[in-house]
Amino acid sequence: MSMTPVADQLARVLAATPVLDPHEVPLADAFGRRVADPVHALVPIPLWRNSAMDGYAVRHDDVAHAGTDPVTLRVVEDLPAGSPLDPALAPGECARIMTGAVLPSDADTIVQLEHTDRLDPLADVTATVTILRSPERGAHVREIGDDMGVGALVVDGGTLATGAVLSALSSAGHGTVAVRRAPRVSVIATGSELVAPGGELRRGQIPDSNSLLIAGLVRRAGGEVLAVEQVADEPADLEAALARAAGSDVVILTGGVSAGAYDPVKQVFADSDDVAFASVAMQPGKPQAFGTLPGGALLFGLPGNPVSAWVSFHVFVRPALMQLQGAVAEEVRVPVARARAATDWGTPPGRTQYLPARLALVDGTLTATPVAARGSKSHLVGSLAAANGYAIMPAEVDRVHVGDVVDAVVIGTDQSLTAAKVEA
Ligand SMILES: Nc1nc2c(c(=O)[nH]1)N[C@H]1C(S)=C(S)[C@@H](COP(=O)(O)OP(=O)(O)OC[C@H]3O[C@@H](n4cnc5c(N)ncnc54)[C@H](O)[C@@H]3O)O[C@H]1N2
Ligand code: MOO
Repeated sequence: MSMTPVADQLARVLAATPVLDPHEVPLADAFGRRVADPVHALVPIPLWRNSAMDGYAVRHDDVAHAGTDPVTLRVVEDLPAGSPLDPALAPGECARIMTGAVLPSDADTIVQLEHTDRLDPLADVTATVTILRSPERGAHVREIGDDMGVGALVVDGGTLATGAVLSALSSAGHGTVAVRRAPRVSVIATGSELVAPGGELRRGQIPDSNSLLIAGLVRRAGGEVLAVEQVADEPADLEAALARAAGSDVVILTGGVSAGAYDPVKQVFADSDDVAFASVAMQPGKPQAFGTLPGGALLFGLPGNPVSAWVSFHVFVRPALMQLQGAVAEEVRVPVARARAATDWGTPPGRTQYLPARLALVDGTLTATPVAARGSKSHLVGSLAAANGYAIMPAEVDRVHVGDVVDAVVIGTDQSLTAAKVEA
């Protein structure tokens, strides 16, 4: 049987993956969601012509020579931030003003209080102030729309609503925003050998690690984990678990997709027109099932080997979760970086290798070290904890040598890697 190229399998997944409908939520409830559509400013930023300093709002003509010839002005008003007042200023008059307060229409310049004889910021306003330095005309004045005018694009559709994004939207006059909800995901680990973590293990049994693995990866990708279940290698048990997963946008199975006599995923979906099994030209992660369930949920059947499940999640499931959320294209298909191999390693013949790796900056260059000392094997789950990315080796390469430049994908936002040199 010929193997399916990774790109073809991913294209199949993304072609079947919709974008979830948007809904309007208060900004405070939008954190972590994707903004559905481009959002434009309803008001300018800044909204008012306001002061950048605590000090005095003056007419520049009055203070143009204050540096050599200090000038005393009458203080006719006191303007804290939020004050609605617009006092008229005649020549020789000024207003005390705090940072953020709107400038009087007659003022064009701010003198910070350090450049006056009224140095005590907590003192009551006085009848006069002496200006000791001559500021430039317009000093410390924040003009309306300095940052953005009405109608300017604040954020594009697909943007992740971070604190900075929500603060920009609020400043641009919005109280709500249309976002796409978190995809609802059910995780079902198949395998009669599985025991809940920490449970007693008789001969042949192993702790279920995939449930935690996949649930954690789903959450990190912005998904909401509805349920996590372990089921034995019994088709009827899997059918029942699938029925309980109704209402999910995505159902992720692990195990039971290869050639084994007891592989329940194979058995349940053998005659399905909506779920297809593929042998993908990758290592690990060769056996894959993908399709849709009767309710419309996407179904991923990932191989049970933990490293295979981890790789399969990053290569196929994460892009789908990103697309459901309406993420921008670069987040659906993550950018590939270039890294230098920090050591030699072997790669399998005929399949693209996805090697869990520790990516690090060494003298400004991104380097990749396999996390498993024994090389790439799909059961090496312990060392997976150290991976912050993976290296991708084309099928035709059979050995990587220290110093070779390889493709690498950084997982998440590892701040320690952001200064990487671009490799040739
Ligand atoms: N005759 C063949 N055998 C296998 C083939 C093949 O082509 N022909 N492919 C191999 C490859 S490649 C992979 S990958 C695995 C995939 O197997 P399954 O998806 O059917 O997974 P299982 O057989 O159920 O389990 C594989 C392995 O992973 C362990 N496992 C399963 N679930 C969990 C879990 N929740 N937590 C921790 N560990 C888990 C399981 O005990 C097995 O060791 O098939 C190869 N075989
Ligand atoms: O394709 Mo499997 O995932 O190599 O072990």
